[in-house]
Amino acid sequence: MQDAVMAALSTVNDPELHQDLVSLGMIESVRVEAGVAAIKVNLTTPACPLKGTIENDVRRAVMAVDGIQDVQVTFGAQVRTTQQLPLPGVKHVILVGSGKGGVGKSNVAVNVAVSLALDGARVGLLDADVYGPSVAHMLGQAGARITANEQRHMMPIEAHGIRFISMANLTKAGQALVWRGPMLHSAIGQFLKDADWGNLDYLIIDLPPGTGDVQLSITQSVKVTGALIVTTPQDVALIDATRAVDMFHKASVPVLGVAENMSYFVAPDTGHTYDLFGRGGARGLGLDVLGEIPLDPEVRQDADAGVPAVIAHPQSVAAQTLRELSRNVAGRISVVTMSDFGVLDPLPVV
Ligand SMILES: Nc1ncnc2c1ncn2[C@@H]1O[C@H](COP(=O)(O)OP(=O)(O)OP(=O)(O)O)[C@@H](O)[C@H]1O
Repeated sequence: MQDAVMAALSTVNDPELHQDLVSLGMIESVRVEAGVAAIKVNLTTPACPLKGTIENDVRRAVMAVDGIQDVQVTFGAQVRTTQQLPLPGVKHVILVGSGKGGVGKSNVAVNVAVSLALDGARVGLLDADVYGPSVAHMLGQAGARITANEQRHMMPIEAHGIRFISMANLTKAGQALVWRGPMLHSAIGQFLKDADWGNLDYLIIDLPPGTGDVQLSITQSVKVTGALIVTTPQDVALIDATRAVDMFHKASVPVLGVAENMSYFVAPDTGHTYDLFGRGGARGLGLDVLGEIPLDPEVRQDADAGVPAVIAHPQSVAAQTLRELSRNVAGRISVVTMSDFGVLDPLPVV
């Protein structure tokens, strides 16, 4: 019976990876007792965007096996990576970039990071927006100071389930940073390599807007799995976003997709929807749109209060969209990893 169940499972494809669960090594265990099949599926990320679809497909395929009366599906997750990690203990580096400033890139980076952690991933966030670091403030840690451990490695600060490092926690509040390119290069190198990030599934890097020195430094000093582009939908933002996409192509960084921020606004008093900047404009970039986040005053208030929207107002449409966006990003990371480096060995059937 176990063999028949495995045969049925080998007809179920992962909807994003387009290969069957058995050859993808995603079936961790199969047990059949008294007509009940207990199946444990090992997802490629705890933030899997299509968990529900996989569960339904597994249930349907296994219920069709002769003698099976019930199916119990449970999930585990192991973020897959290559043999060679980008940094010791770090499975994936993800960049969040934009062409234009002020489009909400840092806010998206913070909420995506916290959201992945809420789904059970181990997440770090590096605020590489050294000239305008806002991550510390958005995580309610503007006053915290970075310390060093006994090995003199920088210790990231913990907040809302993630670890982060920001220049804001090294400089005095309100102090401007006046550095030349080489100094920036060495600071970014230290944030990446001399910090004790520990074991992370995802290290998210919030880049400064534009296509300058910092972006170049990072893409040259660490292997990046993929980049998320954040833009608002109006033309002036899209023109700059196109430049950012071009920069990532030139640096051989796969672009995972685009987040359209401040996509639309729903008036709280009338419920009327306003397309302030032209909802859907980001589709013109020719990339996959991984989320359309509304402009929501609560998102801004939450950022200023230091509690990301996905925690402060988890039921709001904006927060739900940010959760969905983070899962789409995690799904894309799995796709890039599995398609670049082939399929892992199947896990043994218990
Ligand atoms: N969807 C949204 N709804 C309401 N406010 C938002 C939304 N997204 C971002 N904001 C707010 O807009 C402002 C700019 O956002 P943020 O600092 O994230 O932009 P940015 O692109 O990182 O800017 P820069 O790169 O220039 O530092 C912040 O006050 C932020 O809280």
